[in-house]
Amino acid sequence: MTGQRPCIAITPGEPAGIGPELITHLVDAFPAARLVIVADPAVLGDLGRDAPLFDPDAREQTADSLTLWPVPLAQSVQPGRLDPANAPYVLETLRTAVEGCLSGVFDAMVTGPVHKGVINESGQAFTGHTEFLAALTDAPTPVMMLVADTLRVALVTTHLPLKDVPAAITRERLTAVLRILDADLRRFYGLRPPRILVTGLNPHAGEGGHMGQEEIAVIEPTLASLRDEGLTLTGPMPADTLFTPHHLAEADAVLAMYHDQGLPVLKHAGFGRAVNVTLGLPIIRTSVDHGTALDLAGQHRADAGSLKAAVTEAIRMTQAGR
Ligand SMILES: NC(=O)c1ccc[n+]([C@@H]2O[C@H](COP(=O)([O-])OP(=O)(O)OC[C@H]3O[C@@H](n4cnc5c(N)ncnc54)[C@H](O)[C@@H]3O)[C@@H](O)[C@H]2O)c1
Ligand SMILES: N[C@H](C(=O)O)[C@H](O)COP(=O)(O)O
Repeated sequence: MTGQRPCIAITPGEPAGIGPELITHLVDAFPAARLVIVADPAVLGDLGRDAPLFDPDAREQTADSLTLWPVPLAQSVQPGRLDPANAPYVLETLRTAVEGCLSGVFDAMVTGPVHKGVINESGQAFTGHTEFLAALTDAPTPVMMLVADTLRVALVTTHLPLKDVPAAITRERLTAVLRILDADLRRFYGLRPPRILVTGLNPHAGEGGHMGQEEIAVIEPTLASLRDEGLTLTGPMPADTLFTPHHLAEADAVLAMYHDQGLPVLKHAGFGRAVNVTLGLPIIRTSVDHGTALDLAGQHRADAGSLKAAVTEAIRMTQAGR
């Protein structure tokens, strides 16, 4: 921790989405932290005019709980209307926050929702924050984990087409992901040892090889060798019955093989208060559980529950991870 109160960078994300208006809900909400909004003040309404600028050199002295780090937009914004010209701005806010985390100016970063499609339309290949932040920080294996109350769901693969998932589930990848998950659950959640339930890939975890071979060829031998290292793993289990209360009661986290195997369950259970945490990075990063909600942008009706939960979790992680 760089100071008495943790200093948290917040990126509002896509300027035409709900991210900027959600930032207003953070005013006076976290007096025990210093929040630095990395954005063009123009997207923040009154807050953009009123909040003081962040001064990295005077950060220990400032009493302000919320300050701004200005990054200029390319084009003015109309809520709900995507403009690829502003995609470089969105990426620059992320770079600024990452650089600040790496240099020690910030203790953690919290990201608002970006629109992956419009960033790609701008000419920049982009699959998600998870992969982008990993590239910026030279992290070989970022691990996406969403948390809602006591349910924690991590993923072996993140943003890739479903047809590419089986080939991506290799012994090497599964080993790396499970080691990171085990280590970070110890470090940030105090779980010693964390009890992890691992799904199969195929229906009924392959039904003994009659419905797919990945469990027998990849998942079972990987779990066996990691158990020999001391990890507490159960699986591969059929994903449909793994997520039942009596199995979850015996677990600290679930590792699912792909995005839409694990996240629909998590979001059904906790949408609006869940937090997306990236493990395996040299920095602390949390995020909201929702997207840009262009249908709501500019109406000030969007729920800030997940953003507040993401800030709370980032602050907690700065203290747990010391
Ligand atoms: N953390 C992130 O950056 C992140 C997370 C998820 C999705 N996305 C991106 O967001 C874009 C839109 O995705 P989508 O339409 O699938 O999901 P979405 O979460 O934007 O919207 C899904 C539904 O939930 C509602 N909703 C979302 N957030 C809400 C809130 N805070 N309060 C009230 N209602 C809310 C929306 O109005 C919509 O009806 C995509 O480009 C996607 O990749 C980004
Ligand atoms: N997979 C996330 C979700 O469904 O909530 C979302 O796309 C954000 O991912 P990044 O944090 O990688 O942008």
